Amino acid sequence: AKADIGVYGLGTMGSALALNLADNGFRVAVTNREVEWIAPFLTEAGPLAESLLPASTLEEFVAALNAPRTILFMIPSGAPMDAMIDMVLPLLEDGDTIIDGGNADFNDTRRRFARLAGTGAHFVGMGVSGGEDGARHGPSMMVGGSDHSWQQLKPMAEAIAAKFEGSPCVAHLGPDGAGHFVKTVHNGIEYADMQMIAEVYGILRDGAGWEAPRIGALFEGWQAGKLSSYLIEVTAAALQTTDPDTGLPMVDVILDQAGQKGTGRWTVIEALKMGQSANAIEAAVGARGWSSEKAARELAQPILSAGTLEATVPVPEDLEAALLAARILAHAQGFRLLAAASDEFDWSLDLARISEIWRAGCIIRSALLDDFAQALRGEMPAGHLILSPVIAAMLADAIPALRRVVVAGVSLGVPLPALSASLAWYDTMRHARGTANVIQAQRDFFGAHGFERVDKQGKFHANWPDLA
Ligand SMILES: O=C(O)[C@H](O)[C@@H](O)[C@H](O)[C@H](O)COP(=O)(O)O
Repeated sequence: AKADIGVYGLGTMGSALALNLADNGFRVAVTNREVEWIAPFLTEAGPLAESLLPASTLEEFVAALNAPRTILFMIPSGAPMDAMIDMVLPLLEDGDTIIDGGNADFNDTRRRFARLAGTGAHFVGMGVSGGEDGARHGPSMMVGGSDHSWQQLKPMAEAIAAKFEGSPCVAHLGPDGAGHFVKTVHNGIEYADMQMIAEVYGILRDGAGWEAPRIGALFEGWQAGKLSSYLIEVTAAALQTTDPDTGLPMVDVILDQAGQKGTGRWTVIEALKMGQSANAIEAAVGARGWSSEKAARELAQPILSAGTLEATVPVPEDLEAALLAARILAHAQGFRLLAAASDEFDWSLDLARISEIWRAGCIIRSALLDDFAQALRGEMPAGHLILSPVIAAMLADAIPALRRVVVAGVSLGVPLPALSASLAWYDTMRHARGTANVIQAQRDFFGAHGFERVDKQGKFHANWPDLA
């Protein structure tokens, strides 16, 4: 019998998804650029190998599939995907669908979707979140493509997806790049969340002198509360892990230089293009950049005076509430971006549905996402999640703690770029009368850029004094 779906690319995510599909009763054709990867993969598959149809050429791979064909590519994003489309397109027939399941730039996905439009074949951009374990046992998936492709893909995607109270964490979110854009913003929020957790760790390590295992135990305790989430869970476990070589806490032997593959950066770039600022996410991307300057920081430490002030380290309850407030604000910025992009690209994104499919399987899965889903279906003044009654009330409870933590961090000289950025956004939104009037005055003063007045319609210039 032919295969229900093909998986091209047997790297970490591709091989895990292929096994997940086979586990759910689908026949899966598999192939890889380096064909020598196929045999070890089949061995590793054990009894599931019965549902796997190995192919050593692209032609053989395509021919092994039931029509209309569904082909999932799990390959590096960018040029390799364009090269792959060039090779596979001539082998496809009307109604066939090719899916890019990598972390692609949604601009590329929109271009590829348009390229295949009218060829009879369909292109899908699908964001897959959850890492290797998620891919193997239930990821969260964000699909962008045609209704035709979704109908073809839906039964398989829903079967392998993570489930939240029985509901599959996968949805068809819109056409062309909608799926990959939503995944990119997911990653932007992931960056902010990871950074904020690291900042709380920094306050306890550098402010209170706590050892990693003690901080890990505290975080583990937070799993019982509103911060319950995958990222708190993995951080608590990581902080309590010992390095077998040295006997030291594992995190104490890890170099403090964070890598990044681009999705966080893309989130920030797209936000700025749309005149938005997701500053909590920007701060997280920026902090990864700063972390790469290890040598400069080592030089700077003895040179730059601390200039710290008297302050007490916040109590654990305040740190928990502060992280909750900042997490809400970072997510709210992410949903703001999704709403802006939905308008910009005419995607009609269902923000509540997005929050729902992020409740399980993905890296940012947390107890809060169910609250957000309900709030996003309810009253949301100005389309702002933070103004929905439930979320505004949660913030009202937690913001004082965030203030105390930011004040303490600033006083103690502990860097809190993401926690403080989120608070700055909150305070900016709270001011009906902001300070951009002075920006407008400066712009008009030095560049005659003009301004609007609070009391009359139209564009105006002022007769600024001559400084000469
Ligand atoms: O949702 C996920 O499963 C992860 O986000 C996944 O996509 C990957 O781990 C990121 O690409 C890491 O991104 P950085 O390497 O940029 O941290």
